Amino acid sequence: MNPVVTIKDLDKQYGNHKVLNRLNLQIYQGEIFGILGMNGAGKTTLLECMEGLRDYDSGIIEIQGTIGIQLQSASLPSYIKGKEAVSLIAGWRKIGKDNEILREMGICELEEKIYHEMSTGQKRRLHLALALIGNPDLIFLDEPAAGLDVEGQILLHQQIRQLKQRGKTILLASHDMREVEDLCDRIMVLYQGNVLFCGTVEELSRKTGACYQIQITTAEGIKKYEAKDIEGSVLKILEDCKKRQLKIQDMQISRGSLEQHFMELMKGEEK
Ligand SMILES: Nc1ncnc2c1ncn2[C@@H]1O[C@H](COP(=O)(O)OP(=O)(O)OP(=O)(O)O)[C@@H](O)[C@H]1O
Repeated sequence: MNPVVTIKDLDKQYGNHKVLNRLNLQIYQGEIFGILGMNGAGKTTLLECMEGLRDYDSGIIEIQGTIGIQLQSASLPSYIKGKEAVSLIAGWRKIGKDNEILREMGICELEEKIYHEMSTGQKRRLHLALALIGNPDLIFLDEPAAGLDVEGQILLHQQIRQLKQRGKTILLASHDMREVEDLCDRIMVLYQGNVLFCGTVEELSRKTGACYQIQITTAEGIKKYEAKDIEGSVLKILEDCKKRQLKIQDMQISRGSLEQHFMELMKGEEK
């Protein structure tokens, strides 16, 4: 797999406050990569260093291909129309006009709409459309679904998945664990400027030693078990139910949520 982003020994401090500490990272083409961390962990600083918006003290950041950045809400003039925002960003990026992007994103109705009259969801979708002007290879999204209703989130997540299917690489910083768990192929957890973890959610669950949660529903009610392995534990539960002549109506096995694994990882650090 080709790395689209390679970061070596990245250091950044504000005054005496070290925010990124010899950070190393590789992000590969076509993956949705999530950056997680508590408030102040250094996520925005890292994103801005990668986007070229912030200087860093030492280290190397190599990016292959073109990038698209989702702007923050406050960054557009309040009386700009959707189509004017597209022309503005297309102009900055020196690619002429990109009249198609609002149609492709299914938001033609925003062409004539004034920015400050748009709903939060419409603004978010406009920002995603603006990030896609010029067909970039790597797309930076910072809290993309913040403030969206359920329908808006589902739509946005579908669009993010479609971008992945088109071979785009997506870098997403979010506090929404469900969003990160649903969308991301790999995640990185930042803690005080250090990479505490980098890998899949499954790998994180193994690192934190999470147990499987097995939930059985019978006519008697719901019973929950915790188990280190699936096969042996499920067999035992089935035998037990058979002995007690209980008919199983439903069985669910999970290894806990990303939120649980994240909190477990943080607990380990704060001890
Ligand atoms: N321009 C700045 N000058 C001085 N300190 C800064 C500056 N920007 C950020 N910081 C500090 O650097 C640390 C990391 O900030 P950063 O915004 O990168 O964290 P974050 O993980 O994105 O946080 P959040 O989840 O709250 O957005 C924080 O302690 C913050 O106060």
